Amino acid sequence: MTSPFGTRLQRAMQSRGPLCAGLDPHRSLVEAWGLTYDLAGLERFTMTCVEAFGGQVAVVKPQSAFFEVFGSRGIAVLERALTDLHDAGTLTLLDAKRGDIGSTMSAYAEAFLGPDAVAPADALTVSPYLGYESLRPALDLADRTGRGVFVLALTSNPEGASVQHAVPRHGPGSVAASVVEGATVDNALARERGSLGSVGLVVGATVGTAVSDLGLDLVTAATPVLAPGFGAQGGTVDQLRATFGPALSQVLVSSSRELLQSGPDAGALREHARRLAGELAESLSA
Ligand SMILES: O=c1ccn([C@@H]2O[C@H](COP(=O)(O)O)[C@@H](O)[C@H]2O)c(=O)[nH]1
Repeated sequence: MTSPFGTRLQRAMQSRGPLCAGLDPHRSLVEAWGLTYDLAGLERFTMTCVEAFGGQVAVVKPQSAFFEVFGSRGIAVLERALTDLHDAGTLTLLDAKRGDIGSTMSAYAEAFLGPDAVAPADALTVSPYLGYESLRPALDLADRTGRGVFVLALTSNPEGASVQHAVPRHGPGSVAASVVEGATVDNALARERGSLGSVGLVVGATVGTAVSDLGLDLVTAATPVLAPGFGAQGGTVDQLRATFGPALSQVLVSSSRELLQSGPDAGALREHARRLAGELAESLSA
């Protein structure tokens, strides 16, 4: 039986550093790599990333949108990347931000987190903005299959605050605080065992003082924290340190565009990822 996702992630972060390499085949990047923006270019870009990052970094996060652009043949490229990365011993986090009413969420859960998932990632990003409990089918299935989810809490984009910082009339805290509370309850068992849970949270590297302003206790939540927004969106190491404080050891830093600019040479990409993972490990340690 495979270990829970949270345990596998914690091990991977300890041995390879807290870097999540984003696999985002933007048109501008594909063309900057000297490739044509078509299915062949997508495939070449993706397989170069697999070669560069497979077995090297803790996690690779393909952004589903860039594969969906090319329809079913783009999805086939994504599926191959997920399988090859798994075979190379790297965890995968599919960034598809799924969220729907519970009955539909069950189908999303089967598709991405089930034993026969067509896009078999180790973890999936999910959106709780139909209510945290609407995610229950995904939370339960991930638990059964040893997979994980990352729930959007405080996203890295400036528009997120208008929803996530809001304090509902009936609630004691902000919308984001209720998401953290849900993850805290779901990770209780892992916390008792002293490991990270398999229900992660997404908190952007760009959110400034929001974690403390909103009273979010990420340490008690025992959640892995995915921090996108580093690099291209302006997030820095100093900001990560200030934002996450006592929860720094739980933070997995995501970089897509900034890292991918080192292509198209797989060796140069791998070296950039190796260097960045080392710098992050050093500067995020207490
Ligand atoms: O709050 C969020 C959640 C997800 N993302 C995704 O992460 C990458 C960021 O890419 P960069 O090039 O490093 O800016 C991208 O796939 C986003 O969809 C996010 O940015 N913020």
